Amino acid sequence: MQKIKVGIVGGTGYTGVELLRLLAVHPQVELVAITSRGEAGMPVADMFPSLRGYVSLPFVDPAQVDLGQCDVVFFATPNGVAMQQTRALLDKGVRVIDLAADFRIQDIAVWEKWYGMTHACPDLVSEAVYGLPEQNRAQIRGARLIANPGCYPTAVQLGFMPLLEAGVIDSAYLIADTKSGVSGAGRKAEVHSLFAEAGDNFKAYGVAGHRHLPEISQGLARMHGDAVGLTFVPHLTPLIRGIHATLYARLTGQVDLQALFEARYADERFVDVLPKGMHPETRSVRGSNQCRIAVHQPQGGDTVVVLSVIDNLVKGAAGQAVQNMNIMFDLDESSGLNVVPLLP
Ligand SMILES: NC(=O)C1=CN([C@@H]2O[C@H](COP(=O)(O)OP(=O)(O)OC[C@H]3O[C@@H](n4cnc5c(N)ncnc54)[C@H](OP(=O)(O)O)[C@@H]3O)[C@@H](O)[C@H]2O)C=CC1
Ligand SMILES: CC(=O)N[C@@H](CCC(=O)OP(=O)(O)O)C(=O)O
Repeated sequence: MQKIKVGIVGGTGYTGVELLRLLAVHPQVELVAITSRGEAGMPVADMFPSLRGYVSLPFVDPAQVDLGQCDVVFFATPNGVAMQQTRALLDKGVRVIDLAADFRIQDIAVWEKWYGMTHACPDLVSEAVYGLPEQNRAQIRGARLIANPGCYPTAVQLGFMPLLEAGVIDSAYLIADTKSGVSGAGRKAEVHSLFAEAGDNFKAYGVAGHRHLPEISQGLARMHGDAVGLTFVPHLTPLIRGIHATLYARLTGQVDLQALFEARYADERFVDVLPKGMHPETRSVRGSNQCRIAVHQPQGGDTVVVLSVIDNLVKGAAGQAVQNMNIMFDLDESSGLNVVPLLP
């Protein structure tokens, strides 16, 4: 079988280098172009010595490279970049997976409000498939354009999905209390990401409103079949990788929660429902595409608590993007993703 020719726009960022880590050893992939505006000409492995022996290409200038030679292009770029280039790539028969949010929200006015820019190609948003395989596998298979979910949205949606699909909770009052490692903010220099600011510190942010709120609400509404009421509070923790979501909802009847979750995810390679009573740790998924979930009903009351952990750079970004590529190209869904999490 001919290898899939892959291009990556934004190869110097954290999700870009995570894509490289996974794709460099993917048996059905040939990397053909990795872009950087500032580092064009520099061998990728000079910037990232972890890739020495795995990636021999130099970075290329995104303004100069012909991405039309690729079968699929990943955009690991800030919001607003992919939407400028996607139409031209699709017209050339290139499939696109955007790790940013350009195609995630179907209501363009909502997207423009939260992202503070005018959308360059609203018509393509309705074509884009939201790349949460556990929800949308069939549509991903035929897609030309994938909106890869955000990191918090992945952890939160996978945690609430069995409950909303089964209709066993009060959908008007959902709470997602989430914590992220600092790599979630990307590799760009920012004061709040400095070691002396983020280390030995812990804080909430975006309580009044975070741009992942409309994305999560849209996804949960699809599962429920109607709008949901959600309070979403992100926190920054002194981790490098990892998201821990603690989700709360009110049960509306008697249900065997453990059996419900186990049945919903029985065939999902990348969602692991832990045995009753366990508490997932972020380090149990570090470096892997796994989401680990535990469901609790404290004191047998009517509140359900779901604990959901992912690695923000893998299941929350690059790994899920590779999972989507595998589905789009009819490969084994776990190809290139059979990575055991890293301990300690
Ligand atoms: N970090 C995370 O955990 C997650 C991130 N995401 C999303 O993925 C995307 C990438 O995130 P992340 O890797 O963290 O970001 P980084 O800030 O670490 O990297 C951004 C990359 O984009 C490139 N870039 C910036 N502007 C442009 C441009 N105008 N044209 C072409 N390339 C550009 C940069 O390369 P250079 O300057 O060298 O050209 C760099 O490689 C973002 O949209 C982010 O929201 C999604 C889920 C999780
Ligand atoms: C810790 C941290 O700063 N996290 C980022 C979200 C991660 C991200 O990159 O957002 P997308 O998934 O939408 O691409 C934030 O809160 O803005």
